Amino acid sequence: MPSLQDSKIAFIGGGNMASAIIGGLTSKGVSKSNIIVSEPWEVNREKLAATGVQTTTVNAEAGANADIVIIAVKPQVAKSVCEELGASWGERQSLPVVVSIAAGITLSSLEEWSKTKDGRSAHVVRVMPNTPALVGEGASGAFASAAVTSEEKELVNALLSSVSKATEWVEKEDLLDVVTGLSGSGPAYFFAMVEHLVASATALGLPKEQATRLATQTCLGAGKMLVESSDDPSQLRKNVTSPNGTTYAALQTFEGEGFKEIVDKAVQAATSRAAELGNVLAK
Ligand SMILES: NC(=O)C1=CN([C@@H]2O[C@H](COP(=O)(O)OP(=O)(O)OC[C@H]3O[C@@H](n4cnc5c(N)ncnc54)[C@H](OP(=O)(O)O)[C@@H]3O)[C@@H](O)[C@H]2O)C=CC1
Ligand SMILES: O=C(O)[C@@H]1CCC=N1
Repeated sequence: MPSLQDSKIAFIGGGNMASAIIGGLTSKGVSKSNIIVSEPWEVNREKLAATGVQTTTVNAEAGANADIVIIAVKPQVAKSVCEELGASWGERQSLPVVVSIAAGITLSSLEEWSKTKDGRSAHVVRVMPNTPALVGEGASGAFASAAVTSEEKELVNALLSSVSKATEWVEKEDLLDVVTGLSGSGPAYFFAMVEHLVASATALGLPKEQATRLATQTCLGAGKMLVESSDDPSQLRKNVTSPNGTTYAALQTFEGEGFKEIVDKAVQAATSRAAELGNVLAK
């Protein structure tokens, strides 16, 4: 099994998430000549080609010599691309490790769809990364099928660790749907929060540019404290909250409007949608 630096890595689909992972990998010194992306949309393909990675429109070509094949298409397209790849691997003696980032799509579907004509299944790892991978600050969950060897798992772990600060191997495949509802979709929750904060402060008279800089830095600063402080989030919250002060007034408003219930419902909705995608699109 080659090391990550020596591995040939193919991305099937070159959209938002693939671009984020590729950006993270190349900034960590993975050679661009070892990365190939298959992407039908010319605009995306040209953007990727401009970064120095190889591109193609033919999935089978991308997957032909790869050690790792990353399925980075929408869940609805996963079946057709896996079937295309499996059909093209008839001549290959050893199959690549397949890493799927498609939300919800189960290992059993992925294994079945990517079977070669002579009935061999690729070893598949399901991963749920997130877009902060682009800046080397990703959070990823992963679950490997029973067939995946410890060397293959190490290789995937090295790939994820190069773009993620937190890589969590979950104990049961279903938990990846929860990871999706937490950290896969999570960056959007924080972006939405910043959008709302900026809109609120702007409505109260602060210029939008100043509000954006203050809200953005507050998000980054709070995130850094969460990572670096030995205190847990509730203690960090208490440290900001003076008795009957301004923060207390805001947090009381959140609580009165059902903040906890809203977060619960949102994470549940994302988790259920991931499971639903897996069921609806199952083999
Ligand atoms: N975005 C995120 O934050 C995260 C996404 N994911 C998962 O990653 C996957 C990709 O999501 P995302 O990057 O956002 O989606 P995008 O739509 O940005 O990227 C998917 C790309 O795949 C291309 N594509 C479509 N059909 C094929 C095909 N047959 N062969 C090769 N490429 C094809 C699309 O081209 P075209 O536009 O022309 O159709 C598109 O450029 C999804 O399954 C999602 O669940 C996981 C974690 C986080
Ligand atoms: O919204 C989605 O379905 C994908 C999966 C996690 C983040 N984006």
